[in-house]
Amino acid sequence: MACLAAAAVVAGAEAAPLLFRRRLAPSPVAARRRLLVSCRARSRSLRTAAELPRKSTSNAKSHNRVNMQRDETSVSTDKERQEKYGDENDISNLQLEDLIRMIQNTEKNIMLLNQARLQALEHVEKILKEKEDLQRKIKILETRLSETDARPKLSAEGQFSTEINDSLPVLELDDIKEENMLLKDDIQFLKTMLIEVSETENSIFTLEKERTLLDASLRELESRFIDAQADMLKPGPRQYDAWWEKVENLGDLLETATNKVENAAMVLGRNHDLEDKEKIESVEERFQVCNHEMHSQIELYENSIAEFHDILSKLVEETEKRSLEHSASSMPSELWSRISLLIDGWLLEKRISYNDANTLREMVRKRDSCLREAYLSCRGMKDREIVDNFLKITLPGTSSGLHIVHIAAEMAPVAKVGGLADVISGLGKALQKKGHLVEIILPKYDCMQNDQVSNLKVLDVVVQSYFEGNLFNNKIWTGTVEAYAGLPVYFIEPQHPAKFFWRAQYYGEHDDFKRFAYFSRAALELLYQSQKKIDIIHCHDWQTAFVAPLYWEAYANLGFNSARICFTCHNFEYQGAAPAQDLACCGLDVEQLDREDRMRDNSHGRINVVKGAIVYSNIVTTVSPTYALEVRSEGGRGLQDSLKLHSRKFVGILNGIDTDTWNPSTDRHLKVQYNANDLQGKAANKAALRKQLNLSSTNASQPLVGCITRLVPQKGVHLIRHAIYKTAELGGQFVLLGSSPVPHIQREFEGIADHFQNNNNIRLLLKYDDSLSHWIYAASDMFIVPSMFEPCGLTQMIAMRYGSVPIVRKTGGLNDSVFDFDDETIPKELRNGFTFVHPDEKALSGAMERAFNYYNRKPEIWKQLVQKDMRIDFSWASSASQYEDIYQRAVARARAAA
Ligand SMILES: Nc1ncnc2c1ncn2[C@@H]1O[C@H](COP(=O)(O)OP(=O)(O)O)[C@@H](O)[C@H]1O
Repeated sequence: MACLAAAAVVAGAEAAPLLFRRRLAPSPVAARRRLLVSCRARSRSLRTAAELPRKSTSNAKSHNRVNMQRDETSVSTDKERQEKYGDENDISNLQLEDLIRMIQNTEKNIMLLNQARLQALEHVEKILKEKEDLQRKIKILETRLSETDARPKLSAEGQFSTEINDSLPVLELDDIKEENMLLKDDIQFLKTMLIEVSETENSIFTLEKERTLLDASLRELESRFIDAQADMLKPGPRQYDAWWEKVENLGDLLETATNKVENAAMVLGRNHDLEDKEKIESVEERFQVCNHEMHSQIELYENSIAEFHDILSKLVEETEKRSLEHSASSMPSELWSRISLLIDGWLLEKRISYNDANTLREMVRKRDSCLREAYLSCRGMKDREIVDNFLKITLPGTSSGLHIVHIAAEMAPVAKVGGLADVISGLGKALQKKGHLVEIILPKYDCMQNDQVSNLKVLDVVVQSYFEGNLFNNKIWTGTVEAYAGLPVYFIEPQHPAKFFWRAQYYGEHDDFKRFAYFSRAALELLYQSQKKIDIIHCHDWQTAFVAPLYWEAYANLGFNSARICFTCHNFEYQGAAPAQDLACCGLDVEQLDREDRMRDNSHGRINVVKGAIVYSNIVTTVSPTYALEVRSEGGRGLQDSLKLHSRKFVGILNGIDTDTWNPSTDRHLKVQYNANDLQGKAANKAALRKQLNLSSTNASQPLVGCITRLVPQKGVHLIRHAIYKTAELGGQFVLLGSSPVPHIQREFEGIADHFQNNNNIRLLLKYDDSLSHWIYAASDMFIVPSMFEPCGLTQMIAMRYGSVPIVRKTGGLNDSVFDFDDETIPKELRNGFTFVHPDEKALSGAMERAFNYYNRKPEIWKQLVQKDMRIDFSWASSASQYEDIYQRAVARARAAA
């Protein structure tokens, strides 16, 4: 029996290596490569699953349990994403949830692995014991077999027969047969044992498979983390470092564990070759050591996973918190504007109460994330449902942001005549960016650029306003101006027979006084009826100066008095003077107001609306500090005494420019975009403009002088004319873009344009063309602003942003923004252009000659000047802060008084 058992073990030893050769990796490197490949494949399949949920579900069926769990997670994540967020920006949240689920799955898998490993160990122990027994039996059997073999041989030779007969018990044939039967049984038994051995091998194989999957899970986690890292809201770099360190540790640990398992399996395989007990014992010992090591590695792995889990939870918490903040604040401002307009519309249409409207407005101001969610979830809902949805989330709250309403006659790019339009949009956008709720009210001009307004729609409401003893209906339109971060705008369309804003032009009508008196009244009526709790009503120039006296004389008494009035005069040349009785048209009490200390003009005995605004406003501003000084004397055009009297509330704040609209590196109007570091594009724009305007291109470095302006006396038209001739004399090229509301000036310039029609160095374009203006700023080397007076002036700032060096007269805002390159009394870093003081041709010529000189003779210095100019910060940031400051002080004073 022992001999047969031994033979069976030998047979098993031959079969076993084949089995192991098939499943064991030939080397750790190859094994690692195989793992990586399978890992990548799985990662790819998972990603595909997230994108194609159906496909992944069907694929998942053919995979094992771990696979299934992960694929289901992907599918549900995808669904959740669509349901909860509808927005790819929030994917990071879902990936983290995903990761947590995967960690949990991985932990389950580790438990399974442990169980399988324990089972395998039990099997191995059992097998080893049985092996020992078997070996013992084999030895006995071998001895007996050799004895059995020896006996017939001896009998056949006739030798020792007596000896055998005498010394050994005589074995009958039947006994041998019986012995053989027993041996057969033993062989059968050994075969069963061998089957068990092979089953053990299989279970180790399964174990290894589980481990491979575990490894793949970890790789998957790593790849998910890489994705998550890209999408998540940038938690602190230190957090990520710690996190990655953990992942790397886990990877290493798993790799070590993998090697141990492989070694153990290999050793187990080899033991089939071992015949003596010593070897088996040493194998067993090594197996125990490996097993122990593997156990401790798995423990470490589990601890690391737990730690990793903790870090993840914290990360998730923080990310959720940040994601809420971020997602609310990151919603484009045009969407907030739309919400704001919705609320106002509902209130005017009496679909929500005043209190609810105010609460919602407060939430808009605070960029409340609940409101954002409510708005985003409204897609496809009916109006009533949307209102309900919004009302559900009304919560009490406070905000430090202000509700600011600008009432103006212009706004870029919808209704632009000059700088006023740029200021309304630029300042509005900057204030909105600072967290204030900003709205604009404009007349609905027939000639305005409707295509610049998004979602332009008429509200289902009619606002009535007073005019000349009657009430007139007004249609109220709403829309947002995307070019300026979605500023919300109201457009008032009077239903008045005089068709005030259906004149195919903005200004210049015989009844301008009445047109804008009507508009100012209707704008206040709109605010009053929408029951807004406004902090600041900001009116601009004489066209909306009526608002100040109207507010305090007519509306404050009605309880509409929460706001403080800010009036900005962009140009004291235009004051809205008229016969006193004209003031009555908008409901103002002429008797009350036609007084020296109120609205009577200081010199002509007429009524003066700018003076009224100075008297009645809480804050009065103008558009540069130098101009604020100038208007306190001659520049005030008769209002200097009023300004002096009200000097405590009067301040000059330099305008900014909208640096998104005026940005050579992104400007869509340019042929080639460029920046201060790369001026090639500027040269390309110059070449293209020359070609377009049929100007000479023979000398690429021939300087090009630009001028973009309203052609009015204020702008120094005689000096502009002189600059044209002077440029020709200096060997440069000149491009003028401008038009004039003054007929004789327009005619004069038409004559000059004709004169130079065939000249290949001078071109006059007598029109308004916004797109062309961008191109000229970019193409020109120098820019002329020879104004007689200039409240602020934007063109010199825009020119510098586009690398065109300004040549300006030292007045008003030009004096606050351009500093002479040769003036040694000015710090060098501030010197950015060429200035002249006297408003005459000689002074202008001097400044031009100096500029040409630098350009022609010192190209390196010129280039540095161009680059310096392009880098100056003319954004609204600082000016808007100054406005914010004076608004807040006025509001604080009002609250204190209340
Ligand atoms: N003919 C024109 N075509 C296009 N834009 C013009 C034209 N004339 C003036 N502008 C633009 O109008 C604005 C002028 O602002 P500013 O310098 O403050 O002068 P003002 O407001 O006195 O007209 C600038 O944005 C300038 O580019």
